[in-house]
Amino acid sequence: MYLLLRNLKRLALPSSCRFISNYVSRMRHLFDLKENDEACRKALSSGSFLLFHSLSPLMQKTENKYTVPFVTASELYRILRKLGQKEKYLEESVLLGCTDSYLAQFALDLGIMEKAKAESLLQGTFVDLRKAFLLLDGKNAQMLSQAQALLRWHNTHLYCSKTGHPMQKNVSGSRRICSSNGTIYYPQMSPVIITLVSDGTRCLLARQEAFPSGMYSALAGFCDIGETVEQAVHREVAEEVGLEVSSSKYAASQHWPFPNSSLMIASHAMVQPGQIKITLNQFELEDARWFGAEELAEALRRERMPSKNEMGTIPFWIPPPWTIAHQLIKEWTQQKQLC
Ligand SMILES: NC(=O)C1=CN([C@@H]2O[C@H](COP(=O)(O)OP(=O)(O)OC[C@H]3O[C@@H](n4cnc5c(N)ncnc54)[C@H](O)[C@@H]3O)[C@@H](O)[C@H]2O)C=CC1
Ligand SMILES: [Mg+2]
Repeated sequence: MYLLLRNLKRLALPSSCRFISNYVSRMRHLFDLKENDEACRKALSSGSFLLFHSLSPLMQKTENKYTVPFVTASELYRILRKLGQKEKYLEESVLLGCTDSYLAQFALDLGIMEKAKAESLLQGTFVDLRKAFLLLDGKNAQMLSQAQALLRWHNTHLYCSKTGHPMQKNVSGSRRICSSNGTIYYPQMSPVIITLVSDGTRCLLARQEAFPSGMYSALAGFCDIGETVEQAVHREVAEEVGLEVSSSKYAASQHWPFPNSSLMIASHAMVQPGQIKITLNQFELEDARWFGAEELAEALRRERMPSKNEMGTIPFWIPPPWTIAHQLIKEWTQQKQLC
């Protein structure tokens, strides 16, 4: 509470501001931690940590389910000592957020330490995020997505691209600064469109070769420099399935950690009347098909990725409920069933 009052004072809230919600005061607290190295250093010593090893998050597996543990600062100090590291290593962490009670949450990569020893001390396993991502629940997936993206950005921006000199991160990890000329770099993400194309009665889902067996999703693609989101939707649909979109409507957005750090911008799109013949771009996609509302309603009812049937094949399934692709499919199906 002391910390909160001190921070609110620093932010000079107007005296007319008698009441501020927990959300607003948390966001002000986080702003202070991002900007103020000393405040963030203090928060490190009482914070909680998501741990990674070479960008693979620490997980504990129980009955086919992954849980993602937060480790307290005191526990982490103990483990760092056992791994032969100084407490100062904690400052390699990046700030993720804070809990309702203002406990700061960080992510730290232990990649320079011995992996097997760290796993044994932490009683968990460092798992490739790509393999575990679709098995996570929404809250854990979102946190790991943010944490891995930030850690990766720092890991790949050690030197200034202008001067070639080393860069230092501020304590929270909200930026890096060139040690030679002071240029500031901020973490970046790529805008990606994801769109559910409909012809009015059915909608189009596709799969890439790299998708897990049987999974189909909405069309997605990176925005080109200079494009609007609407232009990217038109171009990607034309490029990938050879159809022309007549209109698109924004639905929602979601951070996505692959291949680096993407902001998925989701929309519903309609094709020009009568344009239903799919011409597949085989460089990008393995298959694309039109699906009806009933088939999608059945896929939405499945709780997790199905196992092989009697024929030895995995039936059609869609990404899990917390993904933006699932949300688009659910919205479209519900709207069709109401018609
Ligand atoms: N949430 C979901 O259900 C889905 C998410 N996605 C995600 O959407 C993103 C984009 O989808 P794709 O079909 O792969 O994109 P895409 O259709 O634009 O094709 C990928 C190609 O675009 C090029 N490219 C252009 N800008 C790029 C950049 N900034 N980073 C990497 N490659 C770039 C590369 O040549 C790459 O091979 C991926 O990160 C993928 O993980 C894709 C499908 C479903
Ligand atoms: Mg694509």
